[in-house]
Amino acid sequence: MTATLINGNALSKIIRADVAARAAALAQQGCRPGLAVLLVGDDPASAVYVRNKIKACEEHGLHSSCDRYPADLSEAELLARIDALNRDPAIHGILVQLPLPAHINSHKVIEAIAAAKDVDGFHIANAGALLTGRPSFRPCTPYGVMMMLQAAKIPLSGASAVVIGRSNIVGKPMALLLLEAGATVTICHSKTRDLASYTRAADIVVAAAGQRNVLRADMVKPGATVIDVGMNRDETGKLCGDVDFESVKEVAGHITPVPGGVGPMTITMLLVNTLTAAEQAYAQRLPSHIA
Ligand SMILES: Nc1nc2c(c(=O)[nH]1)N[C@@H](CN(C=O)c1ccc(C(=O)N[C@@H](CCC(=O)O)C(=O)O)cc1)CN2
Repeated sequence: MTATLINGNALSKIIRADVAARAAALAQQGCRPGLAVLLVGDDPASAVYVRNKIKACEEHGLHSSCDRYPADLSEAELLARIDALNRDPAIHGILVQLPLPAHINSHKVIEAIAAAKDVDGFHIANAGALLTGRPSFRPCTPYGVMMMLQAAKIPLSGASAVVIGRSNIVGKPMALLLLEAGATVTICHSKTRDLASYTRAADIVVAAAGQRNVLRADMVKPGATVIDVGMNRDETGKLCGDVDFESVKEVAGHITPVPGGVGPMTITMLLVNTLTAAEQAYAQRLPSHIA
């Protein structure tokens, strides 16, 4: 039996329609949600993601700005720009596209963003809020995964979940969100011995290792839910995830594709977080509510 596909494009469409309606309602009150995106360097994949983020803002009634900088931009210049955006009342969300060039300290840059405008959910205050069970801005990719699991009605409470990957932007927050939903969570990573012994026992596997074919059919429990966060290229240059999709779909109960799975949901949840930031600023009548 072939697994049921969890379609990120279709779910995004539904959520984005709601974002557009909420953004229009807020704009009627004189507050247009605004996102500032900062891109440093010339990584082609980052350029595509940033372009898609700006396009998504335009299509759903959010104001956006995009600063593109050369790879040799100094850390001080980037910090100065963030400082200006923190004080810009038309900007409710600030996003620095990752990865940054090696000479820039990404932790320092993320901590420089005002926590109330950190729509990526990477700031230490937002990461700490998630850790202590009081999430504010949830990181967009894991947040998107949670929405996909919810939409597909996958039971989470009491489920056994394995997250492959321990990055700050996906693996760790993903594990915390699953834990918050009542799953029993194991984080596996490059040093894990006998990965298959963990994945074979899991009801849900989230693959976020950044490595092709990290999950194959013989590593999956029949009927399990498999979420692919990977974004890789095969030898022909075709986009593929971390999961051997063709074989795993014959074993899993539900599966996400690449492309068209988690990727579009990452951008959708960025819109949701930006809108939420604007609504909160407006409700609190912080200076940033001014359109
Ligand atoms: N500041 C951030 N940087 C990065 C993040 C992030 O959430 N915040 N995540 C990733 C990249 N990413 C968002 O920036 C991202 C990756 C993939 C997609 C996407 O829509 N993928 C499409 C395929 C796109 C293509 O053709 O190449 C899909 O899966 O269908 C969106 C966002 C690292 N950096």
